[in-house]
Order: sequence, then structure tokens, then C-alpha cells
Amino acid sequence: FITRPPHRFLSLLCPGLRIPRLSVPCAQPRPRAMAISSSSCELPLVAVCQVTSTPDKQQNFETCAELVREAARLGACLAFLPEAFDFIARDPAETLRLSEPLGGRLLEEYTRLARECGLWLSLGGFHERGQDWEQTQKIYNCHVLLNSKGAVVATYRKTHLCDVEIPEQGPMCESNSTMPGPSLESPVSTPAGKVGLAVCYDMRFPELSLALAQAGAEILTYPSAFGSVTGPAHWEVLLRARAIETQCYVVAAAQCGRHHEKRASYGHSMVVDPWGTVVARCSEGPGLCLARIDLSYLRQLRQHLPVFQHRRPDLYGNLGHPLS
Ligand SMILES: O=C(O)CNC(=O)[C@H](CS)NC(=O)CCC(=O)C(=O)O
Repeated sequence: FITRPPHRFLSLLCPGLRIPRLSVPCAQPRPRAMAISSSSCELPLVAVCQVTSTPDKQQNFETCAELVREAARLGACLAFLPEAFDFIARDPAETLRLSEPLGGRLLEEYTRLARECGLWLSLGGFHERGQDWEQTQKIYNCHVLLNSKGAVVATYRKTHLCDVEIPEQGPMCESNSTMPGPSLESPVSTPAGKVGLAVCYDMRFPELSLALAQAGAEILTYPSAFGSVTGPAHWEVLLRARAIETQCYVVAAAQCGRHHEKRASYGHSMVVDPWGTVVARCSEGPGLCLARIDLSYLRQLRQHLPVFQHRRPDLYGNLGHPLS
């Protein structure tokens, strides 16, 4: 996939690249933070990377780095990598053995990559040895956001762990190796908009997405490694529902294909706009797709369909109250 020429790459993998609703005239001055691409009339472009992580960390890094470089060449200001971009291990013991702290070698390599490419990176789910590693011998599933200088600007540790038993998908017990994160993270300003951080299974909890939207998120991210049984049934429906109800863009970078003998993922990485339209999707296998983020469209939509003004938090107990 890496050797394909860019135009072919794009037309194959990015049917959503047709630019959605360029309603902002070029003459209109844009905020500095959004003037990322060579032409100031272009809306910020984001890239969604799809990979098949294996237990081989170095190989995984090289694959991700190739996609990130391609994203930068194509003009993206922000690239999204899926959950477990660092590796997918065969068992919990291997997961723990391969894990690193945020200050470890792998994050250092990604810092260099972000700086080299000059783009922001959403590292969707890093197997992180946290401060409490010595006591707990468990890790966090940590979504790390790097800016274009390679600095860590935010971390969110997955709060809903995937302990489920889906017939024919095999049991998953994430809490065997992983601690749930203690809190949600306030949305972060990026060149593409305010990004709200989540991870995979979190997408099943609309409370989280509403909390992020009410705290100002414009883009929700669900980096994932979705299973092959729940994938066809729930993946696109959940992502589109989260986009429609929060009136946010939803970006979901996914693992795909076979990671090792025991595990495969559904793929179907995509970007959904706040209307619920899928504006970009990856085709089968590793690759990337691109989408433009149009915040004036998002604001218009929120004006025309003001669901956040119609909420009745007086009726829902603690649901729907803002983050901060
Ligand atoms: O294990 C790792 O290394 C990384 N973590 C994952 O892949 C996690 C926990 S097993 N996967 C999911 O949350 C899938 C959720 C899902 O498939 C659903 O909600 O239907």
C-alpha cells in the first residue's frame, strides 16, 4: 500500500475526499490557527490511519510512520492513529511486557515524527505504564495527543474497559491488564478544531460524548480495535449516532485485519460529519483516508437544529451536565 502513487492511493481509499460544503468564501479571513495548508482558503485537513498492529513494536512504528508521512505530504494538519497503534499482543502477560511509560523510547520516536512532519498526532491508545505501575502491575489505555512540535498536550486514559463476552468473538477482559482512567479530559484546541478524547469501547457511552460536547468539543475521536462480530452490527451506527446527537465531527481510526493467530479487527476507519454523513472511509487493509473539517458548517448546523438548547438536564439526574 505504501508504494502506490498518491493520486491512486487517494481515489481508492478516500471517496470522502470530495470536499464537503466549502461554504466559507476564500476571501473571508480565517483564524490564524486554521491557516495550515498552503492556500488559506482550504479548510483544515485531517488524516485517519488504519493499520494492523502485531506484537512487533518496531514494525508497527514503521508502518504508522509511513502513513503519517503520507498524511503530511497530502497536507493534513492532524493525523489519527488507532487504539493499540503501538502493538497488539497475544495475551495479557505479553501486553504488560511490551508496555512503556509515556517517557519511554516509543513516545520519543513519535515526538520526533510529529516534529519532522510538522503535524499534530492523535495516538489513539498507548499501552502506558503509569505512575502506579510498581504497585498495580497494570497499565492504562492512554490516548496521547502530540502537537506539531512533538509535545504531549493531552492524555486521556480509557475510562470504560471492555470486559465482554460476545459469542463467536471470544471473551475480552481488558481489566486483566488495564486500569480504568480516573477522569475525562477537557477538549483540546488543535488546528482542526477542539478535539474531545475517547477510546474505542467508550463510544458505547453517549454520556461521555455529551459531556465532551458540552465542554466545547467539535471533533470527537474514537480510536478503536473493534471486534469482527460487533463491528458489522454496531460500528457505523454508533459513530453516526454520536456525531448526530453531539453535532460534532467524529473521527474513528481503526485496527483492521489479523494481528496474530487469535485476534482480528473490523477496520472501517471513518470520519462522520455533524449531520451524520460519512465523509471519508478507509477501504480494506492498512491505509489512510482524509477529510476536511468545516467548523462554520458545524456552527450553522447547531444554530438550525439547536438540540443543546432543548436539553432537559432537570430530568436526567446527573446526565448531560457539563464537564467543568
Ligand atoms: O487489547 C489491546 O491491546 C487494546 N485494546 C483493545 O483492543 C480493546 C480492549 S480488548 N478493544 C475494545 O475495546 C473493543 C471494543 C469492541 O469491540 C466493542 O465495543 O464491540
